[in-house]
Amino acid sequence: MSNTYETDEVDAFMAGLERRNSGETEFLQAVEEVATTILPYIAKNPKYKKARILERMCEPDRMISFRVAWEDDEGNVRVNRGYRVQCNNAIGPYKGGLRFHKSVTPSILKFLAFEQTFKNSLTGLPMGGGKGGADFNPQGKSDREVMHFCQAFMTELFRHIGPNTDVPAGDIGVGAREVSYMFGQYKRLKNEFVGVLTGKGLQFGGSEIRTEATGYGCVYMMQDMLNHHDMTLKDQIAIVSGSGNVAQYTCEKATQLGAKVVTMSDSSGYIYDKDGIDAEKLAFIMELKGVRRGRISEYADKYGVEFHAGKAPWSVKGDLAFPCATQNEITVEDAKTLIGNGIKAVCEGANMPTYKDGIDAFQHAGVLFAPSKAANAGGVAVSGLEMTQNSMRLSWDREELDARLRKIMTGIHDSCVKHGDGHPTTDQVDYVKGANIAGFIKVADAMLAYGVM
Ligand SMILES: NC(=O)C1=CN([C@@H]2O[C@H](COP(=O)(O)OP(=O)(O)OC[C@H]3O[C@@H](n4cnc5c(N)ncnc54)[C@H](OP(=O)(O)O)[C@@H]3O)[C@@H](O)[C@H]2O)C=CC1
Ligand SMILES: O=C(O)CCC(=O)C(=O)O
Repeated sequence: MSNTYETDEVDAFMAGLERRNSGETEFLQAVEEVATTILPYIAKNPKYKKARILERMCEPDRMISFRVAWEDDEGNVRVNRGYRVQCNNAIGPYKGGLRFHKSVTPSILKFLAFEQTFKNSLTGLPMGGGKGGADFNPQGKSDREVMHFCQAFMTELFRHIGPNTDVPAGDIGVGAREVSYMFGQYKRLKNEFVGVLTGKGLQFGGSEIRTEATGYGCVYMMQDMLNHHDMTLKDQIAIVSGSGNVAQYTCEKATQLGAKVVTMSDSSGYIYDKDGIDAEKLAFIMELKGVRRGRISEYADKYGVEFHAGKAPWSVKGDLAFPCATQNEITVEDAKTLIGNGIKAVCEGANMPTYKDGIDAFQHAGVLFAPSKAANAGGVAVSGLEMTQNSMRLSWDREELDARLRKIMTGIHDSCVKHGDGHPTTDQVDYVKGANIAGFIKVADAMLAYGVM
């Protein structure tokens, strides 16, 4: 399917980028999605073109790569590779999560850091974009092994970060346990108690609502998008992928607001529960994934529902889709299946879960589509609020933080509407274009103000 925005200029821009980033497919994919909508905007605003702002945004400020050597429970020495991509700090300290997963590569972290720069700008808070992680696989590791790895990882990373420099947080494979081990090691190495990581425990500088924020924010975005088009969440059937942090709190909030979530998944397959995953069943999943670190198929055994091994849930019929597992989990074929089954709206909880031709298919079919940099910005927004609370040395309560998160998500929705009016084929709000332009302007204007650097 051809993309209506595509121009020779996008092709020329991407050809240059491919020469410099050969084989980095995820990074190239993320940039292409942005370039397709930003280059026409830049053409109308030549100050950005002359200063080569987009070209500069596509080149990270720096990338750090380092050895992480640690000992497993049998006394074997293990070696992994750690990274931090500091993409852009035009509007604030680098900010973004750490991913521990066997699939981690420079391309994946560069795409995530690039996206993060736009996302953080969209929140309205003063945060630049960064991302990091390691090709460490936490699955099957003991607590002690995870602690040894996290301490070894921070023993190098600590010299590159700081509360006014770069503030990491969690992502896939990095939750409260890992953030705690890394914060403890930073504190030990620097002899400083500062807000250098977010997603910390509530006892040591963490923020209420941070754990829930990405999932809750994603549902708030869906709610705003539906309301803007005269629909609500009530009685809608929701298909959720993943069963980690983002998926769990997407399921919780969607259910609280009247939708029925019928699927969740992990890398081994998906469960389909036609009666819906209610609060009690979700509590089982939270314990299964967060404490016992088991497989989603145990849900099917316990509640007597279907488990589809090795498959994603996109063939299930539903009204709303929330991809919340990982990048590139919705292909164009999946998108067509969802469209054929009458899907009304897609809100991306994961980062870049939909291939570009899948996005095009949704938009051409008139399916409301909120891209990840807008839809999952609630997590980093509350991380930004955690930084604020740390700086002020106080803690806001849950109600205050949820209200602030709610307002930030509406602000993001409205920015998308403001800059995303009129998709060329359907004339409906183009949330992809809106998020890209709104996220771009603030960073680009700051870069212009600094001159060439
Ligand atoms: N945590 C946060 O605050 C934020 C997270 N995100 C994004 O949300 C997504 C999920 O993150 P989060 O919930 O924190 O991570 P978790 O580690 O808590 O959960 C990840 C989930 O995705 C599944 N998964 C991971 N890789 C694959 C794969 N290759 N195929 C199928 N399933 C997979 C995991 O299954 P299994 O258990 O089998 O590994 C697990 O269910 C990521 O894209 C992340 O970048 C975005 C914004 C903020
Ligand atoms: O809270 C943060 O800083 C990180 C969130 C994140 O990694 C993301 O938005 O993808």
